Amino acid sequence: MNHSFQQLRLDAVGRKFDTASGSAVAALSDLSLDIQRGEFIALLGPSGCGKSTALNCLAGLTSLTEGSIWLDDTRIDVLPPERRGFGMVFQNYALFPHMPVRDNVGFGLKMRGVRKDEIARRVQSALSLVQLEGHEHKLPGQLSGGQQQRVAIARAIVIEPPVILMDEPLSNLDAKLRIEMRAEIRRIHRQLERATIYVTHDQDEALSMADRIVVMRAGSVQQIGAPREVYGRPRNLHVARFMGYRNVLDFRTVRQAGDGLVVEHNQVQMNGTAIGDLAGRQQVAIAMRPDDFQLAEAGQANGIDATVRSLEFGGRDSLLFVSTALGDLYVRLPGAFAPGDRIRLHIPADRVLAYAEAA
Ligand SMILES: Nc1ncnc2c1ncn2[C@@H]1O[C@H](COP(=O)(O)OP(=O)(O)OP(=O)(O)O)[C@@H](O)[C@H]1O
Repeated sequence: MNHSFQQLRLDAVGRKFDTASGSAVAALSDLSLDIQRGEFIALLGPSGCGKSTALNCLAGLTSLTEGSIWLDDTRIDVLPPERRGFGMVFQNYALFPHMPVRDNVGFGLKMRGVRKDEIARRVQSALSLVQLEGHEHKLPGQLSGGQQQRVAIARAIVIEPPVILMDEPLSNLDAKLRIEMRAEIRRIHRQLERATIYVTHDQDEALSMADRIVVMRAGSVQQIGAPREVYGRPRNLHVARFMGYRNVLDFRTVRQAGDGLVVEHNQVQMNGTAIGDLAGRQQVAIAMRPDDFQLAEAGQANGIDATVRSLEFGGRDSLLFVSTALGDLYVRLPGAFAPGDRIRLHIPADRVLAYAEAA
């Protein structure tokens, strides 16, 4: 395939599956996305939201039932997987256990009939890119999980694919290694200057790795945006909850001017920020992240009296479960607290997000 492509385009891509009862279920609906060369895209969502289906449609492992996929001006959804030549990295590495690293990495080239000396050269350069030189003769079983995943990445990139597809590649690694490998995969992506599409259910992974995140739910796209945008301004309550806005409460609107609004519940008034058009709405749902609270200074606006009911010690800070006139809230604060403590909380108005939906 064309290595020097500029854009991979998904145009209203959908995939339905027939069920045993005879009705069709949409695993993926109406996914439209332009991916530029050099971009790192994360498909993010809970289990069953259609992430793997989207990836399989791109790879050619699943056919589309709607829409089309284009690499510049070439329609590729009609091509078999080997003609697309996308690199794939899976959660379980999918290495051949009886083959040394060198042969695992060179396998795709051998299948394509590439000359032996050329295979040796390209395998060496892929292993150097994933920093596994010196491990060529080892079997996968003699490597750590992280090293095995590097072999899988080397195998995907050795064919010089225009696009690299990764399906939860870090899920089988321990927490520390997972964080190290995030940076590694970013580095490899930058050096290759191709497009990477990375499936994950882990928000932190998507936020720390991607240029843009596609948040999915039940087969449909909820939001597409840069990490900062998806994190700071989730488009709807589903995305907000998924991005860690654990406190979602119904409020009455007192007044609104532009994006700013004043809301009230149980005689507590708060200043918030409208997400989308809330003009004329009497009722809104407010979403707040535990991390956006702090202890209030005297006389500070957006203050709420709270009583600590229980807490989870987290080292640098603690997750407190508190009761307030607004209802129960989760808040994360540094410092020492005990159940029964009475505190006053503050949250900035731009961290109090108001939605048209009901909580
Ligand atoms: N071959 C198939 N036949 C029928 N239904 C399928 C098939 N493949 C996927 N589905 C359904 O489509 C939906 C999306 O599945 P998909 O595997 O894409 O989700 P996912 O977000 O990748 O989930 P996970 O993270 O658990 O892999 C699910 O409801 C699944 O049951």
